[in-house]
Order: sequence, then C-alpha cells, then structure tokens
Amino acid sequence: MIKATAVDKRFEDLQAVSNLTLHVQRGSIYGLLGSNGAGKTTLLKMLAGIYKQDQGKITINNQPIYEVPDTKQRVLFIPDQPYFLHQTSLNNMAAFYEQVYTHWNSNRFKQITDHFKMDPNKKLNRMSKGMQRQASFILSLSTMPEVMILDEPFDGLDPVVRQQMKNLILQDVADRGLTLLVSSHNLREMEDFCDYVGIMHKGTLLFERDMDELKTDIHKLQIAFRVVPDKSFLDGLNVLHYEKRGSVLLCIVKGSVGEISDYVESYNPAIFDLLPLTLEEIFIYELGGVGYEIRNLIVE
Ligand SMILES: Nc1ncnc2c1ncn2[C@@H]1O[C@H](COP(=O)(O)OP(=O)(O)OP(=O)(O)O)[C@@H](O)[C@H]1O
Repeated sequence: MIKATAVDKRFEDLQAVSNLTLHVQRGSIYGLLGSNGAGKTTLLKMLAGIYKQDQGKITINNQPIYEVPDTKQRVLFIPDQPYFLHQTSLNNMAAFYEQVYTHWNSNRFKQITDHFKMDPNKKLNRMSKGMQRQASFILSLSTMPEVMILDEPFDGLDPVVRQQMKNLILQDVADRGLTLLVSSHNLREMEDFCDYVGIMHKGTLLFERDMDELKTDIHKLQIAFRVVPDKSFLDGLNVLHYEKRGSVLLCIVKGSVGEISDYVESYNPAIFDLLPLTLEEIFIYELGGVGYEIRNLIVE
C-alpha cells in the first residue's frame, strides 16, 4: 500500500533521511517511533507528497504521490501543528474540503461534528489546541481517506476524546480497510494501537516489527542460580542485552518461550521469570545499541 524504497532527503548539509525502505500493508496501523530529530516528520511529509525525495521511490497504491493529485485525493496528512485557512470556521473549512476532495462525505462531517459537540461556526483560531486538533480529525475523516498519515496526532487531546478518535479510526480500519501511518513518542499508546512498529534514528530505520511477533519473540529473563554457571551459559541464548544485579541475571533474549525455558531450566535455577518486554524497553535497548543510551545528566 505505502511503499518507500531507498529514500534519501537532505536539507543543505544535513542528511535527514538516509536510504530508508519501509512498507505499510493495506488495512494496517504502522507506528513510527524514534529519537528527536530522527527524521520522522521529514519521512511522513515525503510519504504524503509534501516534500519530494532526493533519491529513491515512493508509491501509494502503486502510484507516485508527489505532484500526483489523483493519489493525493485519498491520502490525508495531519501535521503536528494543525493548519487552517485564515480566520475561518469548521463549516468554511468543510466547504473548502468539499471542493477539493471528491469523496467528501457531508453526513459524516455533520455526525462527527455533532458527536464531539463542536460549534461548526466558531472561528478555529479562537479554539483551544485540542479542539483545533479535533477539527483536523473531523475534516480528515470526512474525506473518506484510504490512507491517513498522522504526525503525533493525539497530542493535546484529553483521554476521552483521544480514545474516541482512536475508535473512529479503528472502525475505518475494520470497515473500509483504512491504512494508517502514525508517528508518536507515546510508546505505551502505540503498543496497544499499532499492528507494526518501526524505530527511526539519525535518518534510518533501525528496527521494524510486527507487534504480535514482538510480544511473542522478545523476552526479559530474570534468573538467580543456585550454582552460578560460567559465561558459556549466555552462548546458548540469543542475547540482546544482559546485566547482573547482585545475584540476579537480567537478560533480554530473542526466541520462543518453550526453547528458552527448557534451556534455562536445564541449569536448575533457584528463581526464573520470563516476562514480556514493553515497547519502551525495546526502544531503549535498540537505541542503546547504537549509542543513544540513557545517561544521567550531571550539571555543575
Ligand atoms: N525544513 C527543514 N530545513 C532544514 N532542516 C530541517 C527541516 N526540517 C527538518 N530538518 C532537520 O532534519 C532533521 C529531522 O527532522 P524531523 O523533523 O524530520 O525529525 P523528527 O524525527 O520528526 O523529530 P521530533 O521527534 O523531534 O519531532 C532534524 O535535524 C531537523 O533539524
């Protein structure tokens, strides 16, 4: 559905996105995570056809997006800062969208506007940040998009509205096969919302995984031994990270629960816990692996 192949983007002497390849399947929700300045917004803007890539290929539904109005009809981008025409109301914006988007759905616009109790005649620039964000969602969802590309979309929404917006999106994913690419720093929220996640750092995609696979394939082990084995113990596991905390060995390992458990149990440990890894832990370990680890800040 959304395909980026070997994409580069440079701003003067800064390589913002470098040789990046990404594929988002139809009807799936892909969460783009990453460090500050990783290049997420730049990538999303290229995928939405706002920036042109310097190198590489981008297609949506096998069609290029940049300067191709037909593709743009079905692709909606919501930036991190909502943007509206000057001194305008939600109703005026709706009239504008209706001219531009051929699949505009007036009934849907009215239904969602009523549901969120938005005043469609109030000037948008007099609305709060969260209300402006709701307005962006209402307009976007009323264009009946095939693809939505969202840059930190839920920031500024209260928990109730946030959940309702997510429910509306999930309904479109289930009913119409909407495809969603969403960037966020809220890892807890992405963990529940996304089918796939990718982690970006310094313009490249470090890591890309199916969320279900992630939950069944990477684990955290806490082991205390009666008789501490030598280091060859770790050679029998696919270890991503390990540390010793007193007499407890803490490991992050890849592999199936059955194989890992059989192996560790064969050492007859006094304590052995196998726990799922949170997305936050994966994020920290993956970025730690490329030198972006958490260090305590000491100031004089
Ligand atoms: N229009 C621009 N002109 C010059 N440099 C830019 C421009 N837009 C982004 N950059 C630079 O490109 C790099 C990637 O920025 P980008 O906004 O894509 O990162 P991000 O992953 O979205 O960051 P954050 O999580 O902090 O929002 C940064 O170093 C940024 O300063």
